[in-house]
Amino acid sequence: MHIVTANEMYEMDRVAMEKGGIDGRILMENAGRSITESMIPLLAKNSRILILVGAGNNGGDGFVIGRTLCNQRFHVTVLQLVPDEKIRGDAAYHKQLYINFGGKVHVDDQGKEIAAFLKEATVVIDAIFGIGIKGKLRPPFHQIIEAVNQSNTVKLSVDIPSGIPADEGVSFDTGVWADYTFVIEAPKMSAFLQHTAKYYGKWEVVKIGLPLASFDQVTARKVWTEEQVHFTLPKRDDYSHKGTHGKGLIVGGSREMPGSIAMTALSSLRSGAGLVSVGTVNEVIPSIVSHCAEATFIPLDSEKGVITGSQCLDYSVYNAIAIGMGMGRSEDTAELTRQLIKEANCPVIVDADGLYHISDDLELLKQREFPSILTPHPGEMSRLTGIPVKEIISKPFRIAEEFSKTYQVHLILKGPFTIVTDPKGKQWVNTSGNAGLAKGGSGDVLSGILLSMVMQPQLLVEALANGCYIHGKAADNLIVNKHSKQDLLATDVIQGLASVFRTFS
Ligand SMILES: NC(=O)C1=CN([C@@H]2O[C@H](COP(=O)(O)OP(=O)(O)OC[C@H]3O[C@@H](n4cnc5c(N)ncnc54)[C@H](O)[C@@H]3O)[C@@H](O)[C@H]2O)[C@@H](O)CC1
Ligand SMILES: Nc1ncnc2c1ncn2[C@@H]1O[C@H](COP(=O)(O)OP(=O)(O)O)[C@@H](O)[C@H]1O
Ligand SMILES: [K+]
Repeated sequence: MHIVTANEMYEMDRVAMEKGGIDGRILMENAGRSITESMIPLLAKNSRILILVGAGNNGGDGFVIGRTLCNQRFHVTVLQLVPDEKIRGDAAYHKQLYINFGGKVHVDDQGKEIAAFLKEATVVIDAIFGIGIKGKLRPPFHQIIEAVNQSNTVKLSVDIPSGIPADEGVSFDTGVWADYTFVIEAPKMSAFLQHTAKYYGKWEVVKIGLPLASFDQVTARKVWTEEQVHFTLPKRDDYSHKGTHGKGLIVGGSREMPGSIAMTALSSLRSGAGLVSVGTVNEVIPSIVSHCAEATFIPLDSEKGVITGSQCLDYSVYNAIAIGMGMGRSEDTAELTRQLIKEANCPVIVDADGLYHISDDLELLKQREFPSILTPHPGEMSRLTGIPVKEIISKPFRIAEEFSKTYQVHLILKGPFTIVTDPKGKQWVNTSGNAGLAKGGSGDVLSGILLSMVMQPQLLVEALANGCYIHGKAADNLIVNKHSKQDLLATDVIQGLASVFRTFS
């Protein structure tokens, strides 16, 4: 499933119309009819449906929905929120069809009657603005949207909740808090931004007949779906041996933070790694063994419970390495991180304190011949880039793309919608996971899963996207009947991996 910006969506419409020869009025008909079909299960025969129509093509979709619902004997009122002369082109054509079929249009371009109409309605179909909204809301739209939000109605938005921009990095006044959004052809970026996604309510994609093959030319951004996990996650070969599934090294841990590296080791083993070695300070090894008897250990030189400077480690025997979890932020651990990044001739995952250390030495990443995988949350991304957290949250796609291309890394920008970006800037968004993961330790578990995934026979980006999916899905399964978002712990997520792997094996 592709994710589009407004311009990419307009480009798709252009391709469909100019190259495909399909008329815009047909696309609007398809949009309105498909949306109506998807909406009908949410409507009752006695629903009092108010369709709010704005000036653009989103309003045009509203007229098609109005005609289609009237034709099926639903009780529909259309309230046009702009003067007649503003309804033009394809929207005007469909307004006329709606009228020809016996529909009535009420005009309220001052927002004076909206309250009275809302009072009579049980369902609002929001066709005020689509992806064409620009700048601050002109009066009286702020007040109209607020009135809709305060009304005691079910709110169904067409394509996008009105007022919400399609793109990242765009500020907005207010938007319709939709219960459901019927997204036309492809979800817009704002459905995956934490400050705008909540306006969508539940959403689904409706198809209107755009040429699907053209999406790949228009956008390099996709949702990583469960179907793709089914398709790409390697099945375990009946004749495999431990070497087949990779030998991973995990470097990190300290006297004060022995737990994180234990979780990384255990989650890696629970995700299918053949062998896992842990390079850490001697004194924390017994505590890790108590959680994870299957791991082997490389005691590293340490001082006051922290790993000291460069170590004689033979990186060549590993298929992948993860560094940084619970390692601490001393100059010594910084030196070890730099050394490992320079010398390791296999994929390296850098997390937590490892990210802290390399933020001043990012140029090192460009020199690596083997993949570098960085797994920052927005705070860590802010340190890596010098960009404030607020800006990272507001436009994560662009910032992740620029960073990955500049430093030639695979970036996993974590959050409610984790974005995996490859060095060419292609992106995949993971939508599994829930706020039960918003706890210390969740990232350590993810690193372990990723370490294991990277060593299995699948493309690197697939391994990373699958790892993010599995991590989130384990948490989702766990809150269905065993845990809640409140009590879920990172160690529970490791236990929950079984439920996910069993589904896919
Ligand atoms: N071929 C197409 O282009 C299709 C488009 N479709 C629909 O068309 C929508 C996009 O249509 P448009 O490009 O006309 O955009 P909109 O429907 O979002 O309308 C934009 C109009 O809203 C008004 N407006 C914009 N910003 C405003 C502000 N800040 N305050 C007050 N008024 C403002 C302006 O009059 C502007 O022309 C999509 O979201 C989708 O619903 C569908 O009909 C399918 C086919
Ligand atoms: N609200 C949320 N919804 C879904 N996933 C979340 C949410 N909050 C956190 N996560 C996931 O949990 C993990 C947290 O990682 P991180 O912040 O590095 O944790 P820590 O460093 O404490 O182990 C990431 O994979 C992130 O995507
Ligand atoms: K809308």
